[in-house]
Amino acid sequence: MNNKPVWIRRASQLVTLAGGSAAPVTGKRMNELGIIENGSLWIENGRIEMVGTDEELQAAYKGRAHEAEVIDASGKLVTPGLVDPHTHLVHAGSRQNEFNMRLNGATYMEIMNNGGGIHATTAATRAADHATLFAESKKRLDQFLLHGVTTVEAKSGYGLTLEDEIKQLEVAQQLDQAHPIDIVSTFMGAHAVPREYKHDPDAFVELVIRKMLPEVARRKLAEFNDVFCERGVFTPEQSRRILEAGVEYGLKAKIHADEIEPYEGAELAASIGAVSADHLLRASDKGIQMMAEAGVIGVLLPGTAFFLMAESANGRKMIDAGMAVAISTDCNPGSSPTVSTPLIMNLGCLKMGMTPAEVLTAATINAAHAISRGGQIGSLEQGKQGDVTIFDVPDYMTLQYRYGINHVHTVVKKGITVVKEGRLA
Ligand SMILES: N=CN[C@@H](CCC(=O)O)C(=O)O
Ligand SMILES: [Zn+2]
Repeated sequence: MNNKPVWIRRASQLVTLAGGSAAPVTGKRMNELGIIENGSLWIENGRIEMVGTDEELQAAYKGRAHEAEVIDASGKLVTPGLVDPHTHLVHAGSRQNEFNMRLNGATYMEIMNNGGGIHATTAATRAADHATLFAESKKRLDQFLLHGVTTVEAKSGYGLTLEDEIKQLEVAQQLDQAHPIDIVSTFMGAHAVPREYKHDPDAFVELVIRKMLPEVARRKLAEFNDVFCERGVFTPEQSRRILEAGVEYGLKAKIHADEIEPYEGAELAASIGAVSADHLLRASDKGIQMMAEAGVIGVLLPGTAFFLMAESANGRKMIDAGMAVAISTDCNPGSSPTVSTPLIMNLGCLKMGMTPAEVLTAATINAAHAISRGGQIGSLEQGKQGDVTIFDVPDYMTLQYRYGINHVHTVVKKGITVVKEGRLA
């Protein structure tokens, strides 16, 4: 455990994202990054103590330089640690066979309706014990860290029995304790109607509401409750019931909305005041407007559209309509088996019409708000957690321009250097 202060010096650009801690950043403000040139940052006891130019910090810490671990960021870009607000991190197995099927013309929903897709991963996850799930998910977390990500949301939803949902959430909790990355847990018992309830989906909805939600809440295993609102999965009416029941138990609402077909998911999110609605590839104009007015964050997942060979959500239109937008990998074994948040930012620019500044805002401060952590992480400001990513590029535009490359050089988590020169420390 390194208790030394960390002093990051001489960054060619230090992107603070300051000023967005109280509420998500919207509209033109998504382009305001609060950049400091020749920037410098002092972290002590896990928190950011001072941010400014190198001259300012030199004057302030002149007598204490010898105490600190000094990181020379000259020629480099310094940003808040990236935040991933939508993942299905904890699961077992892999679905490369389905990728091949989709390349040969099968659709995502056809595969799922034939017992593959989420059902295949559910079978693998049910069969796995805690240790196996922990080991497989830890590998993904290590890779997230190597891509500059310091906080990850993780959903259950591949158990679909009380026992197996709890198992996933327990593993997420164990990973949160064992790994430098912080994990924020979401219960997603309503990820699919399991095969054994195929002929009585309402009975499964009752099970989620009456047995799973109370137990998850009692054991404080999750902070959010999510549902896959999609034709052939859960209807808007079922989704509303599940999300409202979650709120009764103190679990904040999230929703997988309008991913494959328009299904009034964005409208539902706005009407119940969800924290976020995610996917939104097929969200209606009315739904977008309603979300903007209700302050629901749109978590966009351009890697999923890319991997499913579908048209991306219209991030440009959503930002212009005043919606707060965050972005995420959607890391999962079926529709987005990636851990590269930087690649997702690249796709945000290339496929959703977002600017390099907007995608950085979406992957930091707005992503933090999407998991109710806007006051603690997502920007480099005095008092915030010492989570920092250093990229080996001179500025934030180059990070998007040189796409598909992992430019991460250093990651500091709560004031401890956890990635050095692109390797786990
Ligand atoms: N769309 C629903 N759930 C996941 C995919 C899960 C899976 O295919 O295993 C998603 O967000 O893309
Ligand atoms: Zn998802």
